[in-house]
Amino acid sequence: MNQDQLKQLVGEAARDEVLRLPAGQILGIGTGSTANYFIDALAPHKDHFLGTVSSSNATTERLLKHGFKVLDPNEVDHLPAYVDGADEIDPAGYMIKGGGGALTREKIIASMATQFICICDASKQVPVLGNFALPVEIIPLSKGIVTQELNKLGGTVTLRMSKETRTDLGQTASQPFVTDNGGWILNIAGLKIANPITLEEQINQIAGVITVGLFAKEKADILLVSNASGVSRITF
Ligand SMILES: O=C[C@H](O)[C@H](O)[C@H](O)COP(=O)(O)O
Repeated sequence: MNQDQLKQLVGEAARDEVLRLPAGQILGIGTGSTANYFIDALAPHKDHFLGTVSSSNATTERLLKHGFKVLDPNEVDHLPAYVDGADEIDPAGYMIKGGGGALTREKIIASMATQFICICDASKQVPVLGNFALPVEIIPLSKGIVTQELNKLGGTVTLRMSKETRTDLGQTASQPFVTDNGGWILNIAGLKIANPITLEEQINQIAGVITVGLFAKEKADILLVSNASGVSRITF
């Protein structure tokens, strides 16, 4: 089974998991390739839910294409569950997220939910977080000072660049990646995150930081993880 097939498998398992929730509730939906498989699998059953709350423009577009109702988070008090992928997850359910740049809205929607249901293939399970570069969304004008502060953590800090290039200036020049919120992203490579709770709090203190892609306070409650033998369900 290739990685896409494993993502599809776990997306289908997540569909079965959320269909066990009482009907008529609102569901939080994450962002990324694994979340996309979940959305596609859930689409034929969308009427089980009153609506959804989305974590990115890309997810909203996909949900609307399938005919899901997408609600403004400000119209919603509480979600029974939030389903999303991860870039890394450790044995306690702490995660690195934001590989696709959606970390801020993901963390907001996750904070509204009783249960965070993380869905991934087994390649995302790690003993210690940090092999995947930790994303930090920032206010663009704070790039210099936030980079200085993040450098003190011991990793290597780089500005995430867009894959798109500009040709309007008569040259090819890559641009900073811009999030749905107008923020930029600094990636911190080379960290070994022994204490995710402390590091999340520490990075949250830096002026100019919007969100760090370390999900310690908003950790996973349930992990559905796929490998060639099937899907395992782990609770934290
Ligand atoms: O910003 C992106 C999200 O945090 C994704 O949930 C994460 O990057 C995992 O994405 P994928 O399922 O595509 O590996």
